[in-house]
Amino acid sequence: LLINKIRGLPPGPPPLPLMGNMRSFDDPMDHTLLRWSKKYGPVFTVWMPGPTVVIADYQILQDSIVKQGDVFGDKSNPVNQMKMLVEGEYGLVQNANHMWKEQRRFALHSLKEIGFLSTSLQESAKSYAQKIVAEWKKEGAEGKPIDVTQNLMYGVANLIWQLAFGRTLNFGDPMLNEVEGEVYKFFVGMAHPCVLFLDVFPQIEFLDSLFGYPIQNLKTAHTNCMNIMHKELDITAKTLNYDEEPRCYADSFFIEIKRREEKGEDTGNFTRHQLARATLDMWSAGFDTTVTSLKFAIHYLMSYPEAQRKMQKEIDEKIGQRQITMEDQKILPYCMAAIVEVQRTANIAEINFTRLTNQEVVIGGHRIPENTAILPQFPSVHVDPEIFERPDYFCPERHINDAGEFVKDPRITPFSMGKRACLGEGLARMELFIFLTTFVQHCSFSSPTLIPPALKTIRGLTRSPEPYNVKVSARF
Ligand code: HEM
Repeated sequence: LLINKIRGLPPGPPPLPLMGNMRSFDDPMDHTLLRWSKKYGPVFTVWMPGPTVVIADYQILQDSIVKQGDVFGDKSNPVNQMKMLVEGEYGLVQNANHMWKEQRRFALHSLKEIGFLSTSLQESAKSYAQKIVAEWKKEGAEGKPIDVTQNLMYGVANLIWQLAFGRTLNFGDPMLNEVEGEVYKFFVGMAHPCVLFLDVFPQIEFLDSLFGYPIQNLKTAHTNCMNIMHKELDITAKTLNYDEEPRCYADSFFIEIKRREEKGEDTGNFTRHQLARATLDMWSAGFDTTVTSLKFAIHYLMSYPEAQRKMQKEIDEKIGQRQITMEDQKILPYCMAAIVEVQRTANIAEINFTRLTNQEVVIGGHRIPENTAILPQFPSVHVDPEIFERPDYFCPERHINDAGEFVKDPRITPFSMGKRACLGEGLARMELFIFLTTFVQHCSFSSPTLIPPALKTIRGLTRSPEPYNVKVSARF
């Protein structure tokens, strides 16, 4: 196509003026992008509405995003939009390119120090798993079908709170619902057409009232979220002892600010505002993703009873009724396989975040200019029938070898790859393992109807299952 050729970009579907290819996504985005990759090649250009080079091939992703990681560390952010809606490019997910390295290095170091797998977080995960199971046993007594969402949300929310602020809340603390509500409003608001075009046509802001104030509403939701974060940071700061080990991310950050001040160093990006945004990002990136993955998992358990029985058999034989710990991953290969298969089949991120090249680079034989938006589209690899036979079919056995061992498939990368891969992977893996194994250890999940309901999905911040009910029966 001429326009791509002139820009020195790989071919791709023909874009429309202004809209680019945005109206051409006619099935889930991971599937559309896979279809285009088969037609135009594994490296192709999509206009969304600006040109973006998509990589939808496992090997090329490895050769570029992983092996040449430094070229792909920057994010391609909607700068105008962020300035207007969220006071600029702060936080951990879409931080400004000049600050990501420092902030990411600090976050990685600090999360390691707090210990994603620290006994305290793991102990909390175990006790929340027990608490959730106890709630379900009550709610679902006498075979009453229940919606599992609310209790999953409390468990996941509490763990993020502990990681960010070092505080445990009451299981159903109303503040958790408040944060969830505000963040949800924010993400729903982001899909408003006015907001989508804000980056290209900032003047749209002046027409806000004509469209029912979508921009103002977003700003309010963001301010409300930030106010909650600041209130929590005040509480953390009051009980922080600078001479002790940090209890949480906020502690580490406050300690770093003090260290810089004492040494007379520039505090630079280590500001209270940046900290509040980073804690908000832990929620935005870590809450919905984990809850949604767990909701998919329980839908699969209900729909594939044989897989559920195999998980239970493995747990009954190797663990019995004692509490499951992360150490047990080694002796539960079928459960490990089931969790990987949940993440592959659910594919909650239909489309990944875009990066920005910081120099000219060759990707899959195409010479790509500096400052080009790049989409490391690993989700399309997960649904490629040339790699995974009948990709929509949930089949943990794909990941088990003849000796009954779990075999990790490097082509499954739900936490992405390279320098901007998920920062919360350790916590997320811990939650998925402890929660799911504890759930099937204690309960059996079955369909309220003879034929399990079809898995229909809705698109929000992530792809998630439509609300569904499930029968939960206690195993002991
Ligand atoms: C099952 C759960 C989760 C999944 C599937 C998931 C997946 C992802 C993906 C695909 C990305 C984008 C990577 C890219 O841009 O290429 C990401 C980024 C991120 N995730 Fe997660 N995530 C999960 C849970 C969490 C949790 C629990 C936290 C933290 C508490 C978290 C924090 C982050 C952060 C801060 C980023 C931005 C990293 C950066 O841009 O440098 N995530 N995650």
